[in-house]
Amino acid sequence: MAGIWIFAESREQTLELISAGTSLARQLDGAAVVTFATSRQLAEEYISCGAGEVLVLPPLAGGQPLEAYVPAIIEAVRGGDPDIFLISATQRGREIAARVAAALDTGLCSGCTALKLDKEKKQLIMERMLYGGAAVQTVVCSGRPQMATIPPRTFEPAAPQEGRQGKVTELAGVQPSPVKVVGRAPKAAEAVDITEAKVVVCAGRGFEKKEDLNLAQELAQVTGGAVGCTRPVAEELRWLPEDLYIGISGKKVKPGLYIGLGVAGQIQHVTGMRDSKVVLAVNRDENAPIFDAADYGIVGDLYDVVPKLIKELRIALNK
Ligand SMILES: Cc1cc2nc3c(=O)[nH]c(=O)nc-3n(C[C@H](O)[C@H](O)[C@H](O)COP(=O)(O)OP(=O)(O)OC[C@H]3O[C@@H](n4cnc5c(N)ncnc54)[C@H](O)[C@@H]3O)c2cc1C
Repeated sequence: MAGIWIFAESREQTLELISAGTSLARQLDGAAVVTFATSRQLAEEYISCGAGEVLVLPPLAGGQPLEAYVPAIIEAVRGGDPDIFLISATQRGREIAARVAAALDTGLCSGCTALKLDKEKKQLIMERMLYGGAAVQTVVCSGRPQMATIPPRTFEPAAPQEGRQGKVTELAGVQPSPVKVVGRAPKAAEAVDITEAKVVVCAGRGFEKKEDLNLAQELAQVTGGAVGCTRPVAEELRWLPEDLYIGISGKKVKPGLYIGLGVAGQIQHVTGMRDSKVVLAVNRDENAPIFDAADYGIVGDLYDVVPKLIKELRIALNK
């Protein structure tokens, strides 16, 4: 079977990896893209979006964790002998990838943000960031399959195409895992999910006190966005929940518009927002590194600039 294989926790992440996989497959003279799915309905969707074959995993019995699929995945991979196996770098995806790579005695490059190909050698050239995003490491894998975990939202999701056909194969039952999930409770919803927001207003340490964050909230409300922050605002000052900080060790955001207010723009922060479509920064220091990452910059005191920005936006947006 060979080709490029994909496993991800969710539909959205699977579609992102299908997008990466089909791009690699084109360079490998149309190699097969094989995806795992957890239902026949998803299988049909993955085929319409570019998968050539979908392996449908059986439903897990109640209380079984996702990791219970590991033996079935290993068996399928041994049988199919893929050249490349991409797994979404979610918490459980990373764990599954590590277990599969260990069982297959192959290499795994975790947290890849770019994939290239040496066509002749069928060698995957993987890139990932190091030292808080200050350096890029290039990794190749001498074993097969060449395995990588890819952070969510690294690639755009694949879109459906008319008239695509593919093969659906149902995999046999899954052996029960010795690990049982005894309960699931949603994390207390302290904050909105900034990774989904179209506009992110990011508060940095340029704010003098917690109450002043109302300015960021107001700007977010006018622009229909959500408030995020830098790490010190969440971890040191504790003005906002840790769910809201952006950067290498926080959330990675990719909004249409990112507005940084009093944000220095250190590499550890920029790593989490550099893929935003448009970046606007307000900082009173004209040499602040955030301006290197910005499309638009306003050098000024945020306490002067932001109220004016809100006023003008209210007029322009009729709000
Ligand atoms: C291993 C490691 C991981 C890290 N991970 C992250 C991470 O994931 N995310 C993250 O954010 N950071 C992270 N950091 C911290 C990071 O290096 C920076 O220290 C942090 O991003 C700085 O936050 P800041 O820009 O809010 O604050 P500061 O560095 O204090 O910058 C404040 C900025 O506001 C400007 N300013 C001050 N007053 C005003 C005003 N009135 N009007 C306009 N501008 C004003 C200043 O000129 C300055 O540029 C990490 C650090 C390490 C070592």
